Amino acid sequence: MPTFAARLHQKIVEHSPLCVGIDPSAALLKSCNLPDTPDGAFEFGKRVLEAADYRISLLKPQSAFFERFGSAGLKAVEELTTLARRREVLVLLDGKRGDIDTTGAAYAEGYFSTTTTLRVDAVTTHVYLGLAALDPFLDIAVRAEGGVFVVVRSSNPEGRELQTARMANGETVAQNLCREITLRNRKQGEGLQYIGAVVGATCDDAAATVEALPQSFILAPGVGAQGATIQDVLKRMPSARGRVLPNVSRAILANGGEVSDIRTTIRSLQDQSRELL
Ligand SMILES: O=c1ccn([C@@H]2O[C@H](COP(=O)(O)O)[C@@H](O)[C@H]2O)c(=O)[nH]1
Repeated sequence: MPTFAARLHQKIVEHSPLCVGIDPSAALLKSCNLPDTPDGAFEFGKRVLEAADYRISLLKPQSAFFERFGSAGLKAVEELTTLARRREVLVLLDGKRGDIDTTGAAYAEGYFSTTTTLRVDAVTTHVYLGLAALDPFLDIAVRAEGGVFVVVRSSNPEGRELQTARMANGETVAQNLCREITLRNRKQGEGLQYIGAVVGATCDDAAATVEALPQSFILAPGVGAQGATIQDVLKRMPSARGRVLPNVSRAILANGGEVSDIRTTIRSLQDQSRELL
């Protein structure tokens, strides 16, 4: 199998860099006339995939909106993931995992082992327990040709204070993460590698952050419901052309929740996001 970076690069060129988020909250399902059940959550994801004719570079189901139903919700996200991957759509599960080394490895097996029922292409992680604690997770992901997106600068305003706090060596936490991520990516070779980063489209300090991550894909949430635009991504992350993926979740319903409405919205967002190539 080609590496995650190679697969994602090819999809971006083919379909645009737009990452489509699947966040089936009760409110969102209601606005699509779907039941607030695991089946409703699956049907919503399927509707979005069909509206896009499966022509998207990355699908990002938010695990929390499936997990809220318990085991039936997990089954629903598994079925959605299987459907998407069968149709060659790459899946990034937004689970923001992160724990001590042994537990991190167990999480990674759940997404990247050959026997798991929830095999995905990439997962989001956080590093509050330290990036080094994430290494076993990273090793399992790279061996399986999977990707990992580490939260570096989140799109929510509450994240700023913690992520820009100074460490003993004078670096901010975010700068330290960029350096450590780049060290690990460089070990894999030249060019884009498997450790990506989450940098919010809302962050006014995004330019320097993405410059310090030259070998990472950048997932940029915050477009739409959180107030940023795809033009903001272009303005705030000029050095990330060709490797930044704006994410839109709630706002894919901006024109309504029927298949034809979602199709119109996704096509328009994909057109706009091609400016980022
Ligand atoms: O910094 C972050 C990291 C992740 N997210 C997730 O992305 C989507 C955004 O949803 P919108 O409806 O497009 O606002 C959601 O699943 C978040 O958990 C983020 O927003 N910011």
